[in-house]
Amino acid sequence: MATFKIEGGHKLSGNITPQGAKNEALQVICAVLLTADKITISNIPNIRDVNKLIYILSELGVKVNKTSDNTYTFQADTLDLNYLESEKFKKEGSSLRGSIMIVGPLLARFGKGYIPRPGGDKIGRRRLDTHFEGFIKLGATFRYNKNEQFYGVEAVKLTGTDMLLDEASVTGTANIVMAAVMAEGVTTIYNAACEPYLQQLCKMLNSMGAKIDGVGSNLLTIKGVEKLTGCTHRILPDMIEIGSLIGMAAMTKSSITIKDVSWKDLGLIPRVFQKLGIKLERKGDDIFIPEQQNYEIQNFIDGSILTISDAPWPGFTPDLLSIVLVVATQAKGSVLIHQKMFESRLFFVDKLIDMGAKVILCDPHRATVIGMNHESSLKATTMTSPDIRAGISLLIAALSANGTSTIHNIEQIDRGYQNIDGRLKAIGAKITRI
Ligand SMILES: CC(=O)N[C@H]1[C@@H](OP(=O)(O)OP(=O)(O)OC[C@H]2O[C@@H](n3ccc(=O)[nH]c3=O)[C@H](O)[C@@H]2O)O[C@H](CO)[C@@H](O)[C@@H]1O
Ligand SMILES: C=C(OP(=O)(O)O)C(=O)O
Repeated sequence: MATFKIEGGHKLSGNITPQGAKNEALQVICAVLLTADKITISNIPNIRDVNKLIYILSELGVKVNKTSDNTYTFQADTLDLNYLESEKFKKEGSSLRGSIMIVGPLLARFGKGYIPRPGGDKIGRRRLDTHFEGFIKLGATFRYNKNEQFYGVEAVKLTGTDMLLDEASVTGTANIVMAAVMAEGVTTIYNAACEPYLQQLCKMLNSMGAKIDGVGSNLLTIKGVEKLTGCTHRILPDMIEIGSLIGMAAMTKSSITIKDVSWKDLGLIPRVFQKLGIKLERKGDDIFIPEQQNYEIQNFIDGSILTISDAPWPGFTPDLLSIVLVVATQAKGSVLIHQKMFESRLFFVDKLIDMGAKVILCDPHRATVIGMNHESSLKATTMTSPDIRAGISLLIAALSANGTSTIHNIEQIDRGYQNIDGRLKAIGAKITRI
C-alpha cells in the first residue's frame, strides 16, 4: 500500500494539461477486439486500470505496441480464446470494472465472451443485469457460475432487435453496442447512456465501418455490418480530472489554467462549479481559474438551498459529486449533495468531519455541507483512500489543510489519475510518495 504525504496550504499556479479520459479509454480499447486490422489510439492515459486492461488484451493475444508516450497500436488478428477460461484470467479480469467490456466485442466476433465478476470501486451495488439482458435479447445464451462468480454468453449468431434498457448503464450500453454492430439486421437501443465516452466509442466504431445513428442521444439505431476494419482514434481529455482540478484550484485559492479541455464535451460540469461561486473563464479551449479569496454558493431562484445531484448524461456525472462536496466545505453558504446512483460513496465525509469540515451525512445518499468560507482551515490528518473519487477529494482537502496530512492506499487514486503527484508538484503542490 503506497502513501502520499501532503504539506497543505501552498498555492498552485501555472498550466496543467488533463490526461486522456479513463472511462473512454476502457471502452475504446475493448473495441479493438472487433477487427483483425490494426487500430491506433492516442491520448491513452498511463493509469493503473488502463494498463491492466491493456495487459489483459495482450494475454488474450492482441499485439500491442506503444508507439509514443500515450499512443498505442493494437491488432487482434490471432487471439487465444482459451485464456478466457484460464485461472489467470479469472484473477486478472476481476481486478477492474472496465474489463467487462471485452464481452460484447468477443461475442460479436467469436460467438462467445466470458468474464469474472469485475472489480472497480466498492461504492455500492454494481449490477451487470443490463449488459446480459442486452446480449440475451440479441440471441445469446447466458450462464453464471455463482461459486466462481463467472459470467458467460454464447451465440451462433446475433440478430438485431429493439431493446429498452432497464437503466442507462454506461458500460452496459457500450457492451451492447459493441455486440450489436455486427449482428444481422437492425438493433435499436432506447434508454441508452450517452456520456461523451459513448459518443466517442460510437464515432470510433463508425470510422471502423459500423452504422450507428443517434450518437449523443438515448436512442441508438445500429445497422449490422459484416465486418469492421482498422482506424485511428483520439481519446478526449478526462472531464472528471478537469472537474477535480477546478475544485483543487478553488480550495487552495490558486490561479491555474487547465489546457485543451474540449469545452464542448464538458456538459454541465463548468456550470455546477460556477453554482458553487467558483469563477471560470473560457480562453480558447482552456479553462482559466483566477485566484479567489472566497466563493459563494448560489441559492435556487426561490431562495431555497441549492441541491447538486447526479443523473445519467447530460445530467451531472456522479464521479464528480465527492469533489463538489469537498469544495463546498470552504464555500460561503450551504448545499445539499445528493448522490442518487451509488449507496456507499459518501461515507468518506467522516474524514472531512475529522478535519473540521461542517458536513451532516443525512443518509447514505445525501450530505448537507455548511461552507466555512475559508474562515477556518481544515486540519491535517491521516486517512485512507476508500475509492478513486473520495481519494482525490481527500487529496484536495489535504492540499488546502493546515499542516501535513497522510493518505494511505493511494493505489485507488492511481487507478484514474496519471502521475498525479508529479503533475501537481510541477504547479506548486508539496506531495511526497512513500
Ligand atoms: C468504467 C466506467 O465507465 N465506470 C463508470 C460507469 O460505471 P458503470 O457502467 O459500472 O455504471 P452504470 O452506468 O452501469 O451504473 C452505475 C450505478 O448507477 C445506477 N444507475 C444507473 C443508471 C441510471 O439511470 N440510474 C441508476 O441508478 C446503477 O444501478 C448502478 O448502480 O458509469 C458510472 C455512472 O456514470 C460511473 O460512476 C463510472 O465511473
Ligand atoms: C467509479 C469509477 O470507476 P470504476 O467504474 O472503474 O470503478 C470512477 O471512475 O469514478
